[in-house]
Amino acid sequence: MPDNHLIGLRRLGKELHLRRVTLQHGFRAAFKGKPLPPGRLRILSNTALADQMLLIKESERLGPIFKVWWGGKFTTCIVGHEIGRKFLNENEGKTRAATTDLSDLFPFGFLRAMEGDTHRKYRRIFIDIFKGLNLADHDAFMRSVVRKTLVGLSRMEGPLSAATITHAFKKATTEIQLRLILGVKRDSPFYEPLENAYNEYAPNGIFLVAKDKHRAAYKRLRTIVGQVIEKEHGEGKDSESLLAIALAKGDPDETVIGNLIQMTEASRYDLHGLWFWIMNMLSRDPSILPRVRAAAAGPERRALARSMAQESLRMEQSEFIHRATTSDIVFNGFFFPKDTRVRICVWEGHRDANKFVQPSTFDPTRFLGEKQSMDAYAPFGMDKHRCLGGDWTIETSAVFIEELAATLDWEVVADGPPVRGVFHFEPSSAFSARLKLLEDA
Ligand code: HEM
Repeated sequence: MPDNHLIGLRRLGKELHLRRVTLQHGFRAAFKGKPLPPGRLRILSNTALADQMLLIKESERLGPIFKVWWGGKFTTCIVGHEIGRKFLNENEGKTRAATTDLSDLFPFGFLRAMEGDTHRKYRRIFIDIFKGLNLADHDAFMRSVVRKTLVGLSRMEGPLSAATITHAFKKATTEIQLRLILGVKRDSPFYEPLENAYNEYAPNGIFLVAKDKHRAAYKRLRTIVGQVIEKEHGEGKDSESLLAIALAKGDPDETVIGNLIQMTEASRYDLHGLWFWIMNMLSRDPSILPRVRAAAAGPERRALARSMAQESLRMEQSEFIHRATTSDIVFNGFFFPKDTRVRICVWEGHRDANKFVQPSTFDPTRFLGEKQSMDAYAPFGMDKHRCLGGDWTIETSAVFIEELAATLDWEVVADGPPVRGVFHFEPSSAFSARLKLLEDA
């Protein structure tokens, strides 16, 4: 059968499925006596999906709660942090985090997906472990990794592509996270095997569904981490890392070790993506990096660099919080059917002109004054699943920004509009820049 007939048939199949879902939930809503949120379920074209403003436009047309067909699922969108938080708090027992299920890799899976008492127990354990690590003690180490990376990039020939830059950033965040989470230094014999095993486990960010190949790669990772525990953490050889702290507190179970392994992957990926966004955004306003250079080294410069990391996260990278409904819910007069998706639209909330003056302008100074309330700013989540690595993200990114300012000048050769990646919008893959090492770097 010709390809376009097959595509046509598949599309028809999807349309019919969509109509069935619409009717089915429509009947249930009528039975409950509450309407479904407004909005039409339809397959969104690639052009529609490429529009970063799509859900803002829908919320302007339909109100803060509306439905869409998103990622093959009936999805209720909520735009606005206050109402999003209200939804999460009021419906805690009726939703669960919609994220990758890793429970057949290690018991209970990733903290982010846990619920109830299990989540409370492990979250407490991890809060305690995180408290034991003072990031300031690792400032010089992080700085040296970033500097090495930037100097290496500046020595490469010609304009550098987005792929080259992000590859180097990922190597840097891998080195930092392997050291700070698992206690594995660059000169350890386990470093390369671990890096390779991570690249097999999740070459392009965490997978959506665990398959046999992921289970096999996880087993390899777990074996190496077992050797690391035996050879590098024995007899107090390791200095600080989350794993060393967990070991010092007692005998960490498989869930704790599995979570540390997973956290290393998730965070090296998220951080390197954020750093590329930061570089991309700083490229748009040449007045910003000179401000970092001019600030007095120490607390003043760090405060400025932190504000740039925070503003970058307001503008990009943090996009949504996903939940799946585990019961029927009525919220703000609308019916949210069981087994559907809810998307708290974080990116859209961060573009709210009532909360941020000129919300589409990159302006780090908005983070230099009072602390932003969670009703306005929530890149790290807004409920019991709030990110444990929020400060970690801001601090490592501030080091990255300070080092960018101290090391490089660059000229953008090509750029384009942001593109929708697997997890969120990314800077254009056409981005390329000519990097120059500063004379006094
Ligand atoms: C760009 C950087 C990052 C962003 C935007 C980010 C964002 C988030 C968000 C939005 C959540 C909440 C998810 C939900 O409510 O469903 C979360 C949870 C989490 N994050 Fe991050 N994160 C980042 C980096 C990190 C880092 C560096 C670490 C660790 C070193 C980390 C560890 C965690 C953990 C353990 C959770 C689960 C907490 C729980 O469920 O109790 N994250 N993150």
